[in-house]
Amino acid sequence: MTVLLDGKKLATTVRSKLKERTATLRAKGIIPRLVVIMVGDNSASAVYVRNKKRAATEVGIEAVDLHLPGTTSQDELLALIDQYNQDPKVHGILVQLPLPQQIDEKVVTQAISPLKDVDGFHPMNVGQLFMGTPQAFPCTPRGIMELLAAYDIEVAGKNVVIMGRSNIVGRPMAALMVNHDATVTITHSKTQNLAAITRQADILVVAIGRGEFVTKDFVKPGAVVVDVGMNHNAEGKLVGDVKRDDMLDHASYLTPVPGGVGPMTIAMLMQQTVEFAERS
Ligand SMILES: Nc1nc(=O)c2c([nH]1)NC[C@@H]1CN(c3ccc(C(=O)N[C@@H](CCC(=O)O)C(=O)O)cc3)C=[N+]21
Ligand SMILES: [Mg+2]
Repeated sequence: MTVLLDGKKLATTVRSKLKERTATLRAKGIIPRLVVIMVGDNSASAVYVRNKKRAATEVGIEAVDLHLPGTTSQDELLALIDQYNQDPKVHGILVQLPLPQQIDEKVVTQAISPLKDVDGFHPMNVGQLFMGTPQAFPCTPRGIMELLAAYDIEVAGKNVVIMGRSNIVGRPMAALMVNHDATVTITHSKTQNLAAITRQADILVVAIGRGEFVTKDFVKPGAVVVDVGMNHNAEGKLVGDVKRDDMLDHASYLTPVPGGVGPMTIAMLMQQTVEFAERS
């Protein structure tokens, strides 16, 4: 029997705990405040922005949503970021990725104060994470760690294979797993004998952005499978990077899509905003 890791349910628990912390902050006159900046129109991004807004309101975080036109220049965006960097009433700043082509994501990521970097994408925070002294966590990898912990899935000493080397998921996931004493392998599009490597995994984290790519052949029986993918298949249905039906009665645990990793990402974004407000 394969157990589905219920991220939707755990996210609800996380949010209810955060509600108490924001109440304590508010009693001290501190309103946790998160600024979310979206540039241009991206239907996928709009869904995330909406979900974030709803979660923030529920937990007592004030979310300031800024929707800038797709023609916004890099300098305009940087000026806005600087304004919020300096505003003591703002505890978290998130610039929704991807950005339009006239804006350099690297420049923007570095412009956000590391102290307000709720995504954990600033090179300073990435460096601290890799050195084992994290000051901020990338939300998706952190959400995955919380989900595994909630189901008492041990990572120490385990073979963890991560498919994908993105700055948002794969690389920081590897760092977090190493910090928790896992033995980590990162695979990517140039990896040879891919399935032979992924079949070594006790825990397989898949973040490659290819719908239903991971079949039974890639997974050792009894492995834990974490699916970070969000893709639309030919029928327009939301599917992960993992072929779900192949995993049932094959994997020991599986994160569903939707309802697995996604809701945890948002819950961790809220948690980090509260943590930053508590530090202020
Ligand atoms: N600066 C930045 N930080 C991000 O964290 C970031 C980003 N840019 N750009 C886009 C990606 C993607 N992302 C998601 C978060 C939650 C869900 C989510 O809530 N998913 C739900 C609902 C899915 C649905 O209803 O369609 C689920 O999986 O159950 C999805 C995707 C954050 N991202
Ligand atoms: Mg999910």
